[in-house]
Formats: sequence, structure tokens, C-alpha cells
Amino acid sequence: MSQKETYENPDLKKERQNCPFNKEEITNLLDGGKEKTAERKQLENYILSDEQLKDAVPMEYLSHADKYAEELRKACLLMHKLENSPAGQVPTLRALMGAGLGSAVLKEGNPLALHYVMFIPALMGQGTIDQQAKWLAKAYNLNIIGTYAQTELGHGTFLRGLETTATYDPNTQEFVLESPSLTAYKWWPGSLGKTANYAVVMAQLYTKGKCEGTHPFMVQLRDEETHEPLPGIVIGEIGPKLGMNTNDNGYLGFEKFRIPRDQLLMKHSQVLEDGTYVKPTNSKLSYATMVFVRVVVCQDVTTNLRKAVTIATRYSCVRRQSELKPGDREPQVMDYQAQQNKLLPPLAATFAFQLASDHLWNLYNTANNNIEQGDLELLPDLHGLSCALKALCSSEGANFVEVCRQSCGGHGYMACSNFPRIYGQVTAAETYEGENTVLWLQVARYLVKTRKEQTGGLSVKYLIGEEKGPKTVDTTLEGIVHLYRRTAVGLVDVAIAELEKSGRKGEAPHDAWNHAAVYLIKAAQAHARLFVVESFVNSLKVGNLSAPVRTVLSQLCELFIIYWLLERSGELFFVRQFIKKRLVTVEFQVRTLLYVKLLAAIRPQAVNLVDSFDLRDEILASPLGCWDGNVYQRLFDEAAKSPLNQSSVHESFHKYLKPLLKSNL
Ligand SMILES: CCCCCCCCCCCCCCCCCCCCCCC/C=C/C(=O)SCCNC(=O)CCNC(=O)[C@H](O)C(C)(C)COP(=O)(O)OP(=O)(O)OC[C@H]1O[C@@H](n2cnc3c(N)ncnc32)[C@H](O)[C@@H]1OP(=O)(O)O
Ligand SMILES: Cc1cc2nc3c(=O)[nH]c(=O)nc-3n(C[C@H](O)[C@H](O)[C@H](O)COP(=O)(O)OP(=O)(O)OC[C@H]3O[C@@H](n4cnc5c(N)ncnc54)[C@H](O)[C@@H]3O)c2cc1C
Repeated sequence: MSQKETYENPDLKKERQNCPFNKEEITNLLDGGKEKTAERKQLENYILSDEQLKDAVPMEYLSHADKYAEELRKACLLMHKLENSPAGQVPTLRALMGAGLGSAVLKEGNPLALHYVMFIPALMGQGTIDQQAKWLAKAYNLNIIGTYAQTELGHGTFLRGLETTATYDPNTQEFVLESPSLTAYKWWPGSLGKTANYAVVMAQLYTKGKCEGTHPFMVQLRDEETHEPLPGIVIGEIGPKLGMNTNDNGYLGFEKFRIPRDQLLMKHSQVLEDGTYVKPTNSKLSYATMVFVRVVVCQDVTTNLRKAVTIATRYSCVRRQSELKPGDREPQVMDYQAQQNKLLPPLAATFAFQLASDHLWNLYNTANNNIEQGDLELLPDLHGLSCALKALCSSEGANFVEVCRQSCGGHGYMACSNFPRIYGQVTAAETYEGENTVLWLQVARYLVKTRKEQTGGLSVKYLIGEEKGPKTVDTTLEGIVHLYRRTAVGLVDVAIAELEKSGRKGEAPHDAWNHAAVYLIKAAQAHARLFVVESFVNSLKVGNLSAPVRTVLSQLCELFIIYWLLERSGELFFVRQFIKKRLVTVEFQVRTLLYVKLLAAIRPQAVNLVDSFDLRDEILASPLGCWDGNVYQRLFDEAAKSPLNQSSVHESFHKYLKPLLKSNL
């Protein structure tokens, strides 16, 4: 960072003095070790020093088509750079696909992301060994570029309702792909519009006159030389979106398009030459690619949140506004308790989400290895937890990013602040890979089943048997975690009671379920929060942390746990044993004794904590969040890039405004 040598805002300089903990220790912790930090830094130098990967003008000033072309140029250049990357191909790819290094170069969505995040994983998870041998090397070498085409114009959530058909013709040993209506058109897949020439397509499999449900098919969409759509393929891009505008989300229709039988991905289920269908051991195995992405989305959201928090925290220590003590100099806005209340919970959340996502990643790897050996025991727990954390991290993450933006006042509304882009990425994750409400209901289904049948995986063990632990109000960390547990159990019980009440009234189970949705969603959310707070608390018990780092992380942990408790205190009313009086007592004790005290305790370390994320200026891509705090000069420099500032009078003045000024209307 060359700015470090030339200028440092005096307020930020002061914030950085006398840091009681070793920032590098936290950096190493987040990276996964000292060596990993060194590798990351080397990789960042390698990628970010390349002049050809820098934007000539800010992306906002380009047209829709030019934005796509420019991002594709950089994405392809990045792929060339993979070959010589000092960190090796896979770690480089991982870094580029994630929200950190990748978004420093590819600002509005990576047109090759789906190839790596969904197409390759789908081939690996759904293809037989022979199919992998045929397609994977080509995919890795970028001889072909693929996407994952599942969602249709008419259906995204309800996969059993997908309309695209793949009908087996035993005479030619081919499947015939067809989009029987406009609503059957694939709609949304990333990279589909212009980039991909292949796709894993989810379609209803028909053989011997019977529908066997949705299955994955490997389909060539475009000519490998000319890139023209193949006959029978109708393809295009769906147009501008709230964010991620350089990822060419597309549409796709099939007009009696034929593919060979062996392009059904047959790892879990098969269609034999004569059309005989061989069932999978579990019909949900064809949903496995989504499970993988839900897991990585949690990490992606966390990295994005770290950027937002860094920008907002540094800016809040540079920005001076209003009067705290009459007659005194205007204070740093970070010194207002109200500002700390906005920013310190999301700062703590970055740690909470990272630790929970790490647990989920470990579960994913274990479960996936077991599945490869034919053991599906961990699948329900993996499904439940991946849905829960994906929904929680993305919804809370999007809210926190918005709060970070608000905490920067007007300047946070500028495109160059980078908040619009970060928000666009994080809020997209609330919808894609399973709309969050729908995922909460999946989680609730698992919780209700566990509680009623008294059997379930590790993440729901607390629902089995009688709920143990103190029944009195306890403000220790363990006591508060217990309160979360009691709330989660209580909310599941309340939801079950609602279901049973509807049952007694004679409602069918599906109606009872619909009428209990509000309770079910609350129960699922309480479960997800419990998992996150337990992960945070347990992670601090283990691990080789120095005393100062343990202290600051423990403060953040405590703050976060109490923050959520206060935010969600209304939910305690749902749980019978918490009478109003006791709730008020808890609120009072917690708020006065702990929360506010913790805000004040963590406040002096806010800048040091975000510094320890070690996010380079190029990655933050925001004049508000730069390491040197030279906010005003940088905002001014950004404004100078506006095309409207390239002449003193714009040509439109002569065309429109001048005639108006001269006319009498
Ligand atoms: C050179 C080297 C190369 C190396 C390559 C290395 C690559 C590294 C890459 C690493 C990446 C790093 C990080 C990158 C991060 C970037 C991330 C950003 C990019 C993201 C791009 C995203 C693009 C988006 C894509 C999409 O959106 S795809 C479409 C997604 N669609 C959905 O999610 C649809 C949601 N709907 C559903 O899932 C289902 O329909 C439903 C679950 C809601 C309902 O289904 P159904 O009706 O069939 O089921 P029921 O409700 O009846 O339930 C029946 C039972 O089934 C169980 N169930 C359901 N689903 C699952 C499941 N998935 N798994 C297991 N079990 C499941 C239920 O629990 C029920 O069970 P029960 O009967 O016992 O109760
Ligand atoms: C940026 C982005 C990228 C995407 N990339 C891809 C991709 O690469 N490949 C791909 O195949 N798809 C992709 N998608 C599509 C995405 O997976 C779907 O949009 C998502 O699964 C939601 O489905 P839907 O749009 O049909 O919403 P709907 O299901 O129609 O949701 C509309 C509303 O109905 C509610 N609802 C629906 N069902 C229920 C229910 N059972 N109970 C209660 N409420 C319900 C929802 O909560 C929501 O409020 C992408 C989407 C976005 C935004």
C-alpha cells in the first residue's frame, strides 16, 4: 500500500496507536494459518499488480454490453494467469471465485463463476466415473464452459413443478429435450446468456411413458467453434438486474433438441438402453449441487460483510459531525453510542458467521465423503444446516450491509462507496440457491420431525429428550446461550402445538403447515441463531489464542450474543415459561450491565479489528474505506471521473435546456 508511506489521516493514526493485540494473529486466524496468510498476500501481489486487470474507467459509466465485455476480458486474462500462479491453480481459483480478491478485479459478477461454482461440481457430484473422464478435463481446461440451468420462468422454488421435459427415445437411444410452454423456459442461470456453451440442465425425465422426476442432463448449447446456438436451442440474456450485472444471467428454450442417452448424468440413477429406469438410493441426491453452493455462499456473504464493515468503520473514525460536548470540536461519529450500536454488531457478526461457516464446511466435507461411500446418514443434517446458515448469513448479512451504508450518511449512497455493489451481491444470496423463506420452512420441517420422532443429527440433538439446564435468569455467557437453546426448543414446541391445534380442528396436514408458517419460520431462525452462537462460544474455548486476542474476541462474542437476544426479545414471548416480568428483567440486566458496556469496551479497538481483516484498498474499492483515510480527496477524485465533468457545458444544454429557457412555454 503506497499510501501508507505518504499520508495517514491523523484520527486513523491515533486509532491505530497502542493496539493491545497482535493484528496479524487475527489475520492468520481468519486465513487459516500464517502460511495461508503469506500465500494470500503473494497471490494478491501477483494479481493486483497486473495493469491489464485494472479498470480504465469506473464500471458504472459503461453500457450494459460494454460492462459484460470488459469483465469477460478480465475474467479470461485471470484464467491465463492461473497457469503461472505462485499459489497453484486451485487456491488461486478459490480466491478469485470468492468475494475478496475476485471482486477487486471483477466488480459486478464473474461471468465464469457458474462454471466453477456449479457446472464442475455438478459434473463431479452427478456424473459417473466415465462421464467425469469424458467431461471434467475439458471443463477444467476451459475447452468447454458450462453453467447450471435449473430455474424456469414459471418455477424456481418448486423443483417438482419444473416443466422442461427429457423424453427417452429407445429407437435412437436419445433424450428429446423440450420446453412445452413459455414458462418452461430456463430463466436466470448465470453465464447462460452469452458465455457458456454447455450446461447441466435439470429436466423431468420421461421413459416408458412415465415421469421419473427431475434429473440432470449434460447439454451442449452452442457450437464450440462459432459459438452460435445449436439448432433447437433458443438462448439469450435476461437484462439488467439490481446487482451482479456482468454475470450474464440467461434464458434457454429447447425445441425437440436431441442428446445421446449417456448425457443423462447417471451417478445416482440410470436409464438403460431399453428405457428401463434405475432409481437412486435417495431421490434428493440430484439436489446435491445446490447443497454445495449453499455452503460456499455462507463464506461468500461473510467476506462481503467484512468489506462493508471495514469501509464503514474506517469512515466513521474519519468523519466528524455535530456536537457531543457543547463548544467542543466535532467528534468522530464513531464516538456516538448510536453509531457503535450500528457498527459493532456487524463487526462481531463477521467473526460469528465465519466460525459457523467453518463448521458447516467441515460437516459438508465429512458428509460428502460418506455419501461417496454410499453412507447417507449425515445428509438430513447437512441439508438442514446448510439451509439454515445460508438463510441466516444472507438475510442478516444484507441487513448489516445496509446498516453499514446508512452509517456512512450521504457518501454511503455514492456508487463509488462500493456499498451498492456489495449489497447487490449479498441480497442476491437471499434469493438464489433457494429463496430464504422456503429454506426456513425446510429447516422447520427437519426440526419438527426431530422433536416429534426424537431422532436427528448432531445439529438438532438439543431437541431430543427433555430440555435441561437452569430455569432461572442467568447473565453469564453460558447462561445466555442456554436462553437461546430454551427459546429454540420453546419455539419448536409452540410450532408443533399450532400444528396440532389445526389438526384437532380437522385441518389437513398441508393446511395446518401453511397456517403455522409464522411459528415455523421463527423456530427455524432461532435454531440457526443457536448454532451460530454456540459455534462462536465453543471456538473460543479451544484454539491457541494469545490472551489479548482471546479478550477482544470474547468481548465481540458476548456483544453479538446479547445483541441478537435484544433484537429478538419479542420471540421470548412465544415461549411459555418466560413471563413478561422475567423478560423485562433480562432485558434490563443485559442491556444496562453488558451490552452498552461492551460497546464502550470494543469501540477503541474497532479500527484495529477491521485492519486485522487485512483487506487491501483495491479489494475494498471505496474512497470511504481506504487504509489512509484520505476520504475527501478520494471522493473528489472519483467525481472527476464522471463523463459529465469532461466539459464545462454539456451538449444537452444546447439541445434541450437552452430552447426551454428561451421559450415562453
Ligand atoms: C483448475 C482447477 C479447478 C478446481 C475447481 C475448484 C472450484 C472451487 C470453487 C470454490 C468456490 C469458492 C467460493 C465461491 C463463492 C462464490 C459464491 C457466489 C456465486 C453464486 C452463484 C449462485 C448462482 C445461483 C444458482 C441457483 O440459484 S441454482 C437454483 C437453486 N434453486 C433452488 O435452490 C431451489 C430451491 N428449492 C428446493 O431446493 C426444493 O425444491 C425444496 C427443498 C424447497 C423442496 O423440494 P421437494 O418439494 O422436492 O421436497 P420436500 O419439501 O417435499 O422434501 C422432501 C424431503 O427431501 C428433503 N430434501 C429436500 N431437499 C434436500 C436436499 N437438497 N438434500 C437432502 N434432502 C433434501 C427434505 O428435507 C424432505 O425430507 P423428509 O421427507 O425426510 O422430511
Ligand atoms: C442473482 C441470481 C442468480 C441466479 N442464478 C441461478 C442459476 O445460476 N441457475 C438457476 O437455475 N437459477 C438461478 N437463479 C434462480 C434462483 O435460484 C431462484 O430465483 C430462486 O430459487 C427462487 O425461486 P423463484 O424465483 O421461482 O421464486 P418464487 O419461488 O416464485 O418465490 C416468490 C415468493 O413466493 C414465496 N414462496 C414460494 N414457495 C413457497 C412456499 N412453499 N412456502 C412459502 N412461500 C413460498 C417465496 O418465499 C417468495 O417470497 C438465480 C437467481 C438470482 C436472483
